[in-house]
Amino acid sequence: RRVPYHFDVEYTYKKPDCYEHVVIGINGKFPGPTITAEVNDTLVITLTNKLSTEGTVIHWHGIRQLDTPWADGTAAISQCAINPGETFVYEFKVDRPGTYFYHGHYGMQRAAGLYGSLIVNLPKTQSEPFHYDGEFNLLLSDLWHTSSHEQEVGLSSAPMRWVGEPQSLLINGRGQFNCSLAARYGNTGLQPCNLKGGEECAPQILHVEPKKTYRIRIASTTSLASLNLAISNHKLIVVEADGNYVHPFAVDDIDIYSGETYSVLLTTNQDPNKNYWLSIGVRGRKPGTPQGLTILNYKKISASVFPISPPPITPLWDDFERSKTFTKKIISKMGTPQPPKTADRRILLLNTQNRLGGFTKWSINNVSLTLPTTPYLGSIKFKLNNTFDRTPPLDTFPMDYDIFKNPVNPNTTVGNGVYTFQLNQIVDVILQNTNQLTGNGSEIHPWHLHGHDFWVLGYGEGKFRPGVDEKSFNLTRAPLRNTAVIFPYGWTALRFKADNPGVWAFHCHIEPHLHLGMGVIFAEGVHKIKKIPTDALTCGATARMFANNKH
Ligand SMILES: O=C1O[C@H]([C@@H](O)CO)C(O)=C1O
Repeated sequence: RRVPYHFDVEYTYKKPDCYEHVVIGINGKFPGPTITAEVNDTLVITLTNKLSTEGTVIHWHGIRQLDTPWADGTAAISQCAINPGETFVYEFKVDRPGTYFYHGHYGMQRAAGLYGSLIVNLPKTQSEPFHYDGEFNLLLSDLWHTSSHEQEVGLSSAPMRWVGEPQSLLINGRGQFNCSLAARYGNTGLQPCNLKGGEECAPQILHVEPKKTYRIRIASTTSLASLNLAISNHKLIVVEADGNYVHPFAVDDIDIYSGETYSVLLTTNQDPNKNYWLSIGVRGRKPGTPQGLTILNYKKISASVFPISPPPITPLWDDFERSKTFTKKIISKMGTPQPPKTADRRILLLNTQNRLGGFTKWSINNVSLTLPTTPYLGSIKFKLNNTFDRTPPLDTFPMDYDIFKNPVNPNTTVGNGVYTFQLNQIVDVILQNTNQLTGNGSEIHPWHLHGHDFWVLGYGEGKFRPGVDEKSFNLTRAPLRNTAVIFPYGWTALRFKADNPGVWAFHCHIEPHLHLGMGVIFAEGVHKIKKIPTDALTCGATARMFANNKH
């Protein structure tokens, strides 16, 4: 099947948290429309940029883009930003079932609200390896009252003006600022919301029947916030992560980092004469944002009946041991392909916050990524000169780097070199966290890889010890994912096969961190790519090449 969608991307006024803001909508909607497809469908998304003064692109997060690397939707990497007024057609196959989403990947357009859900179902003739009677889809995000442009200028200023914590958390684009659905239980410090239900910011209620099982799909496209989601009185059974089945396990709440998706099963086995809270709260950073809330409503009673107790308490933001316990529970479903026993190449990537003149940056092995003006895909494919640094970035960092201290040399450099892999090479990446630039502390970073899933081999404390820590790698039940977190002062080890010709971003999914340079570029087998639509490359040196060749 070919499944067509038309996306008009345009700034629009919305009231996502009851206050009016300008957000990026699609076809007038915020969040954008949910894309639903079946495995092996070809999605044909015709995008028209109706932002009057800026380019745009959309990344299909979690879709590997096999044979269509030009459709990955990363500005300056896989394509040129689509100019105002122009139309670009994304055409790609969705080859695996799962919970995905899409979002802007140019400037800070994700923070501006350019996102939506993407769900790939099994064909009707096949069934999932777990039973459910109905499903819900929750897209989680965070909202600031400053515009993404103001945030961008702040981050790029000397001294940097940090974006701070979001004003609201949104569930399917809905939140409440300055009032709380749970005000009556005390201690929120906020007024009751008094919503009737028809408002743009009224929560989307989950209406359920008793004694049934529901699949709840959850994706986080937050710009910054790490979240914890809980539903009062109900267990959640985790069955899917980032489009891959996992070994099912039951929990009271889940942590979800930006760029991750999950499916959980919920059985409606509680008193059907009551309503229950669904809450999301901030973890990993000192919260300055109230919980996002909605209601799980057993249809027998009205959804406006208040739950008998207050919403679940979000676990302490800095209880990282609790976060690790949850994350380490995620192992692959029995029978999932497992990683090769050894890798052909290993890259150690040191994550540091640094300075460059009066500016603040994030760097990987002391290089802060600044994207070139010609998309890498075109530069490499057509062997163009002087379009980006041809010296590859370093595969490691000085082994005497003390990750528990402020950087001895806080100064960084900018660069846009590429890690190039042999096609089908097995690559290990060790992500190494460090102490921040000033003061004590080490932040969480969720790293997202384009074009591939990776196996998560393990998480460790302190500095990775080559020759020692490999012994702890999980090579038998390693989960496949496209996003993995690094915990404070720790390392995370990933393995993947470089089997997808293209140029792929690998970066922290915290949008301001990416903007400050926290990413690297991977490439493999670009010479094997057959056809790249000219429309993807009509900027920079590829545009000049086309003009000179009188294409
Ligand atoms: O990149 C960041 O900068 C700030 C802080 O470190 C400096 O203001 C913060 O919390 C980040 O995550």
